[in-house]
Amino acid sequence: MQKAAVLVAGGRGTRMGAPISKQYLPIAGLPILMHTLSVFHQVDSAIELILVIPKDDFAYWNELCEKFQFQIPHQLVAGGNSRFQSVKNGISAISFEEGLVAIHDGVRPFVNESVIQESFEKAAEKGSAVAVIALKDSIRKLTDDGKNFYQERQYFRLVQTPQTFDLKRIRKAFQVTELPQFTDDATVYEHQGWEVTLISGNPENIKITTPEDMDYAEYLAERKNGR
Ligand SMILES: Nc1ccn([C@@H]2O[C@H](COP(=O)(O)OP(=O)(O)OP(=O)(O)O)[C@@H](O)[C@H]2O)c(=O)n1
Ligand SMILES: C[C@](O)(CO)[C@H](O)COP(=O)(O)O
Repeated sequence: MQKAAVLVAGGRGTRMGAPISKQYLPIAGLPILMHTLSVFHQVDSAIELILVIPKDDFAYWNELCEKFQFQIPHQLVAGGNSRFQSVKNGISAISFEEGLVAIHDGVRPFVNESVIQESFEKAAEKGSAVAVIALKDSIRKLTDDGKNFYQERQYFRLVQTPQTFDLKRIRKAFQVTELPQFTDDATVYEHQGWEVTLISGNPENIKITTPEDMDYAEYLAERKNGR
């Protein structure tokens, strides 16, 4: 079965507050996106890699690729005004019609190869595979009138990426008007009435978002390199 991965990195990283968008910041000396592309390439060099970044950044990215002698083949696609639009652009650019696509945040460079592998296997069987992890903390639900209530945390999961799908289905699912609940791809798929299958993610697979995440990311990269 043919496989693609769409790495979305069309955002501006405002919460990071860095002088350059967070997806280009270095971890262990290498831009974040190069780490993420490398993990997918290592899982299977036949995976078609689509990298979605803002159109204005194409020249900058090409300079980075030259500077770091980055050789992993990938296609650049222009991002949109929201993650939903960026994913839509990315899945439209895949060169084949039938197969699987893993949609992944470009700023999650610490995804385990085994999670990616399992996501493709489960999506081949079930149509979808979404990486999640259990909560370690207790949680409370807030209400509009200022109250808060206990929640049974065993019924909740934190959602990560990759979110891997049958390509035909997810392309169809994205042919809808964007809704506020579409904070990820599983919600878009589910909107069609299709059941989302969950798989276990890895806890280190953080979405690099704020400056303190960069310190943890350096630690994780050191730990990985020292393995
Ligand atoms: N228009 C957008 C917005 C977000 N993303 C991507 O979606 C992922 C998750 O989004 P987030 O972490 O919120 O990234 P940013 O939007 O860049 O961050 P911020 O909200 O702090 O500006 C990131 O890889 C981001 O680049 C995207 O492809 N296109
Ligand atoms: C897709 C995602 O990373 C799953 O946890 C998350 O929903 C992205 O949210 P953001 O607000 O776009 O960072």
